[in-house]
Amino acid sequence: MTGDLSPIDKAKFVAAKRAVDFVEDGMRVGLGTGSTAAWMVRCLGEMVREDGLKIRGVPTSTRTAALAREVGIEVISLDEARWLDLTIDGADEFDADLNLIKGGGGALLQEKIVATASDQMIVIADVGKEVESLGAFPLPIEVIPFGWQTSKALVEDMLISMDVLGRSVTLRMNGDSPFVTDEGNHILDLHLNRIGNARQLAMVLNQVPGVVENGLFIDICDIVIVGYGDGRVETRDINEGTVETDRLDFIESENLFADLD
Ligand SMILES: O=C[C@H](O)[C@H](O)[C@H](O)COP(=O)(O)O
Repeated sequence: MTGDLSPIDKAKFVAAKRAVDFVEDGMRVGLGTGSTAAWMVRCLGEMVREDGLKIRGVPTSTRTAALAREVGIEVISLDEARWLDLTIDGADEFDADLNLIKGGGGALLQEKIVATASDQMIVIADVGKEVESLGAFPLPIEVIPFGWQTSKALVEDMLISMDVLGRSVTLRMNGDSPFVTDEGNHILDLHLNRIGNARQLAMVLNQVPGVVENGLFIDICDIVIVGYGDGRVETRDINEGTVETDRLDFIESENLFADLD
């Protein structure tokens, strides 16, 4: 079955597989959203079912919650957990300082709250997500539906005043209708090309009325696990300044791959 996976999916899988080594019995674990995080949830589910791993998971979206339950992970809310030992999530881009763009799947708000409420955040990504400077991937911001066009205009003015390159701002659509997040909000995608001062932009964006949160994750991620299509994985720890290289096999498991086409 794994022979059918594309090199990018293999890269995502090995990053996820390596990340679950950090999960220990008794942990409260933040479960990210997206295709890479879904591999991690499947791997954790297998450990719960087959090795008796005892964890409680706090999902960052309704779709991750559904998958976690399906694979046998006990799901609790963030309010029940209060604080988490570890969050594992994907990213749309990461730079050398492990700052991130997230929200390509529209889950940035819950993802940022959950990651910030964790002792440690590990990002899992295929090597294609690594960038020198954040911004080629459109930066998502979550806005409330009330007056979203006003919020969009205010964001555009703000980008002009900050002299941020690119500047086109689009409402994310789901077919003919605006995309709606789990919190009932909309997403504006900022096509900036290059962000420059991401820390400043992250702070300023959240000052715009109607903006709930932005997809810049600054100083939140501790470790990035980078997967390659040939099975190599690099674990880069920003606090320790270490890089560990490993190679994982693509493990044939009916349970892990059963729900894939
Ligand atoms: O809103 C979605 C999340 O931020 C995802 O973690 C991010 O978009 C990466 O997704 P994927 O692993 O599917 O590339």
